[in-house]
Amino acid sequence: MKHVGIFLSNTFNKQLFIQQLLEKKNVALFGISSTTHLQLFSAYTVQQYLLEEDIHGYCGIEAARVQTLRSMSSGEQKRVLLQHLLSLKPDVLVLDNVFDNLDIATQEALKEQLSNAAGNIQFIQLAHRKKDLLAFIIDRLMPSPDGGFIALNESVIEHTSTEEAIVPAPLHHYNLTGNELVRFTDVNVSYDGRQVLQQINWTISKGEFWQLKGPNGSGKTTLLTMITGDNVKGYGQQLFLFGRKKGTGETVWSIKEKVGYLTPAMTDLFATRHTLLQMIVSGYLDQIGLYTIPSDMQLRSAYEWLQLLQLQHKANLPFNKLTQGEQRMALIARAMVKHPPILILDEPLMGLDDANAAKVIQLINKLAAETTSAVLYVSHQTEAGLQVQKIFELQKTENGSVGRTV
Ligand SMILES: Nc1ncnc2c1ncn2[C@@H]1O[C@H](COP(=O)(O)OP(=O)(O)OP(=O)(O)O)[C@@H](O)[C@H]1O
Repeated sequence: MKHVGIFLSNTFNKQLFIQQLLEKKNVALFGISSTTHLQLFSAYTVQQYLLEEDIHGYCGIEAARVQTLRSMSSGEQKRVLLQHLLSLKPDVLVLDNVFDNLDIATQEALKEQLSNAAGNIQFIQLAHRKKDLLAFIIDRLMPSPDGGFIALNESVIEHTSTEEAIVPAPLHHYNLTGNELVRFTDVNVSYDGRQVLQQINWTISKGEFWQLKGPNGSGKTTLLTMITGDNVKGYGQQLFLFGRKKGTGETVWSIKEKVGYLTPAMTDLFATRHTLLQMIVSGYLDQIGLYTIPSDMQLRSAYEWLQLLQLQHKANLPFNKLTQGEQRMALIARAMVKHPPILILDEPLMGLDDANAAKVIQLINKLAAETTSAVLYVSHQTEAGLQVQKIFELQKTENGSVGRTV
């Protein structure tokens, strides 16, 4: 079997390459012919199956007969899809960022599963992080300047630094008494009679730098939606947000204005004609695009944020023309412009290559150290360079996940 691992930077046009693979164009290098049965495993494939389920009620994956794909956590969705694709026994399975979103235990189980299938199925693995390349794949490539592929050079990582730049000052201050921002006291959550979270006790105070960790399906997203005011399961419980018990007359808006939020899925919301500068300014106005005229002060401040990101020369480019790494940094800045009491970064490194991940880590460390915002970094992955102070870890039990501070 000629397995191939390809390390791609975020500047590479992966969509086009995948399309060519699926259409079996320019694929002789990989030993693929017009009769090859080829399947793709990617975030896009998950979306296709979800769409199928939404339209027809069933997506063809056996596990989704028991629980709908839509109600599974993102990690669970990927796991059952991969299982399903392996069961189809294709000649070639293209794996696009297979380990994004998967916890360590699941990653290990998948590696074993893939390694067991490696005698029967040829894998073409596309990865943005070198550490994700499967050990049993010996042939490792990277794109060459002439449009082909060459052997992977293991040592290249380009790097620019935001260390010297200054974080722009806040334009207004929040009037919050006390030190506590969020407090869960013995909080329980069940879905359809199945307990997901059990007696959660967790306090986030001003200026702290937390990581929220836990295996797939352990309830991280559920906890986040309780902090952002989006989950009705918070009512009637000992959940305190910004000094006020949930369900005592607060508005969702009064919670949301205090939370800066980034999830990689937000990138799609900005696939419009808005420029990078307009996109950053929209963070002041809590809009997805820019439909209100910003003040001069807001514009000046947004420009200072671009200087911090070293993207001032791209201020007037459409947001969707930026590289994935630049888009991610801009989304973090947009979530941060108001210096919210809490900045939530949900899997902020997802899909980024090594060089861009290093830049984003540096930016997050800087924001955590040099602003009064509490930063909540959400991921199962431990990132060596990230200077988190405290970790809240969810562990699954039969009666829902329990949490502890590590
Ligand atoms: N609306 C819902 N209906 C039924 N079950 C749900 C619903 N929302 C979440 N769940 C279940 O609750 C559990 C926790 O899900 P959640 O998305 O909070 O986990 P997670 O830790 O964020 O997972 P991942 O890392 O895979 O994204 C999962 O088992 C999921 O299937």
